[in-house]
Amino acid sequence: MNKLVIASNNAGKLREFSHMLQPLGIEVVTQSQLGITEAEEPHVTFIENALAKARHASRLSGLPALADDSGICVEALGGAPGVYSARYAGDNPKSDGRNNEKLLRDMQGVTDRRAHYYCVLVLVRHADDPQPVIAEGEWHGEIAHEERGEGGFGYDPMFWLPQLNKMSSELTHEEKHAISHRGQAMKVLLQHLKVA
Ligand SMILES: O=c1nc[nH]c2c1ncn2[C@H]1C[C@H](O)[C@@H](COP(=O)(O)OP(=O)(O)OP(=O)(O)O)O1
Ligand SMILES: [Mg+2]
Repeated sequence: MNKLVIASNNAGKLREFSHMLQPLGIEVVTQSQLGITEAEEPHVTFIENALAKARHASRLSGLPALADDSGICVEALGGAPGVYSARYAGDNPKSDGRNNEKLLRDMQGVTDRRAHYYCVLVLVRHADDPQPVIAEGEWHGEIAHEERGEGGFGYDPMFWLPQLNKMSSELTHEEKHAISHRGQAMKVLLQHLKVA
């Protein structure tokens, strides 16, 4: 497998994937470069949505496809926004800024700030691959009281890492990949594929 399509339209994820995959000599194209539209994400679990995205991109491209379904799960909110992280403040249009504002509002006066990012990666070699490669990662931190930092994407300006005394938006790409939910999942995926 030397070429694959990334089944995502999220610019932040695409940047992280190109950083992670380019050094391995795997040629990647994005689904939008191939004119493939976004798949529906109707499911209540990350894994089902990731499989749907990977199958969709693989079916329409004829290439192996890698999908990522991820989100932030806040303990005090019973795991919300979770699977619905991308559309927490509505999906017309999806907006990281409005999602972050809503999360800050919903966390007003809440003292238990614990949260974790979750990521599942699914790689299908073809659309009906009966043995998709699946890898997960989790990254624990806290929801900050205000936004800060310019790096990363999504909820990173409010994901506080007490051990590092930093927001995830204040990490370099390399620092984030070494510990993030996506970085951990990618490490496991590559072990399965025996390319790293
Ligand atoms: O490292 C991260 N740093 C910050 N935020 C993150 C991260 N990882 C996931 N997230 C947030 C972004 C989005 O609100 C949701 C993913 O939603 P998710 O449906 O998987 O992605 P998406 O709709 O943005 O793009 P796509 O489905 O085309 O891959 O979790
Ligand atoms: Mg999505």
